[in-house]
Amino acid sequence: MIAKLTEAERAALVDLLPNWILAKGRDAIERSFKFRDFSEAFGFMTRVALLAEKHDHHPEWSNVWNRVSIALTTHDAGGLSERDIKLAEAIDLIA
Ligand SMILES: C[C@H](O)[C@H](O)[C@H]1CNC2=NC(N)=NC(=O)C2=N1
Repeated sequence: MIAKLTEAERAALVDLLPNWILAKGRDAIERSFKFRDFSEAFGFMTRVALLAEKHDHHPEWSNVWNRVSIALTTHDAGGLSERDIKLAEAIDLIA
């Protein structure tokens, strides 16, 4: 079982991950991306997929042509955990 984020860790998220927002109605963080076209969007998704495998942590996401929406939450914890922060930081580096 993975520990959920503490209140202090949660409060630090705004500064730690300024590009991500807390989801409404569930314990997750979200970020949306817009690319020039589908090819760029899917190329990004491919890189994120490889990252996710490396982290053994996987996004909930959707793609519509040049847009990609990502939600991160830890199913094994029933909410946000350190794993979501780590993956979000890694995604930010390749975005
Ligand atoms: C067995 C495997 O390590 C687990 O199922 C991993 C895989 N990827 C995961 N991804 C996410 N988002 N949450 C999890 O709890 C999770 N668990």
